[in-house]
Amino acid sequence: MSTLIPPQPPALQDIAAPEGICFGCGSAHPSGLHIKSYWNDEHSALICHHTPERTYQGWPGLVYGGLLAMLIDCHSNWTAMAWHYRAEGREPGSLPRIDCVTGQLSIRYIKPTPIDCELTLKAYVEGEVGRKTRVICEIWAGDTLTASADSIFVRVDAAQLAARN
Ligand SMILES: CCCCCCCCCCCC(=O)SCCNC(=O)CCNC(=O)[C@H](O)C(C)(C)COP(=O)(O)OP(=O)(O)OC[C@H]1O[C@@H](n2cnc3c(N)ncnc32)[C@H](O)[C@@H]1OP(=O)(O)O
Repeated sequence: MSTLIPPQPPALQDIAAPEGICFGCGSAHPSGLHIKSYWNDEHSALICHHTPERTYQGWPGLVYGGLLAMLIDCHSNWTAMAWHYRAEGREPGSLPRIDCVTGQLSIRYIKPTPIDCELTLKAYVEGEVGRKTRVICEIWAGDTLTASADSIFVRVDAAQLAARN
């Protein structure tokens, strides 16, 4: 029987780095958060939906701010990398892979974020894509903006990444 719901496209993480073992976004991490980031042309942004498990509570009923930082960190980094691919006219998944690391994470916790609620992260690049790229990322709980981040991601090459091991 056919379905009226269109299939979800593969997430950027599964296209560009299916071997990734990052705790937040690695598709191959055995017990990580497995966040998934998708292009959304309507919003000119990358979108991620995530419902935190109850173990990530801080104050009772509220999401621990550290988890929100993790979500922002990974989703913003994928936003920077996606913008780099687009700036080069390349598809994510093409080689060589584009890698960025977090240089600076700056988060405003605007309102308490309720647990047991699907969160929507919306992120986009502000300004030029370059060695250093600025990403804005918002977290929405329903219609409420609960956090907003203004962060810097620095592009690194394969040799730099290898030197870290
Ligand atoms: C396997 C599948 C994987 C799949 C992919 C997995 C995704 C995992 C996502 C996880 C994301 C993370 O948590 S990453 C982990 C957390 N982050 C890190 O560990 C990064 C640690 N820091 C560093 O390694 C370094 O400081 C770098 C690479 C960020 C920068 O060092 P560098 O290489 O010497 O760069 P440098 O030339 O000095 O700087 C380049 C430009 O960036 C600016 N810049 C440098 N650092 C910063 C900074 N912290 N904040 C702001 N701006 C900065 C400089 O002013 C300069 O701007 P201008 O003068 O040109 O204007």
